[in-house]
Amino acid sequence: MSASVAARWVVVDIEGTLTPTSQVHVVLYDYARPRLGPWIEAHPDDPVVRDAVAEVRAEAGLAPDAGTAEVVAVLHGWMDADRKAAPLKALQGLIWQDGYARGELVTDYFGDVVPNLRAWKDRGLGLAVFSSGSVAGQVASFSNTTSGDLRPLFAAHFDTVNAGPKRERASYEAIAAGLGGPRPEQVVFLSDVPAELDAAVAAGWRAVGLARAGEPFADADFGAHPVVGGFDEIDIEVVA
Ligand SMILES: CSCCC(=O)C(=O)COP(=O)(O)O
Ligand SMILES: [Mg+2]
Repeated sequence: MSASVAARWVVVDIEGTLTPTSQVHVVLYDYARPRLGPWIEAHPDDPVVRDAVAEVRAEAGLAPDAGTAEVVAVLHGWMDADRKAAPLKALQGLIWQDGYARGELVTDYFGDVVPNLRAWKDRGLGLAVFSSGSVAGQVASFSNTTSGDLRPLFAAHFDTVNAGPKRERASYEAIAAGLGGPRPEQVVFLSDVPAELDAAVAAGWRAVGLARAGEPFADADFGAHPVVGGFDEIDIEVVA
């Protein structure tokens, strides 16, 4: 499997593309799970926490004054179902930010990821991230990795709040605008989820599917999208 594309920007998904899914579903979710309740209780005046809790209550049909235990039960249910709801992602992001700052969390990437990201950046490509994880959580996750602090690699971060849902064309149009308005065909999106690639292509982007061995989407139907097993198989011609 291989893919050749011409691009100015490379936008990457995280889970299943940069990191094993287990890094998110086991390491990060397990870190957040027991800390959600204490974090909510300890930060009642943080507007991010207050808004997120209010959104959880509204979205789950809880009473407006439902207590922390009820809110946390909803959040745990969403995590069990891997429902990437914005208020959950906002709260997880705060907790992960703290965990990375304490050195209790370290991100580990697939072996082909960091060398290729560095090479693409060195060759003049712009790198950006589009993930369901909140921007705060994303940035924190690049700050403490087994390859060091990778934050300088990325020019921009997008999530479902500042861009929109990952399976909708408009989100990719918003990201292109946020990148300064490159021609859409000069942006390539790398993701393991075919529906996300469909949305990127609908916005005029190039897209390459990641069918990584052992990952949930390894045997998915990627339709007409070029598919690779890792970043070493992607050849990018840099366009001006
Ligand atoms: C520290 S970023 C965590 C990523 C995350 O929470 C997540 O749900 C990953 O989803 P993605 O859209 O990157 O597949
Ligand atoms: Mg993914």
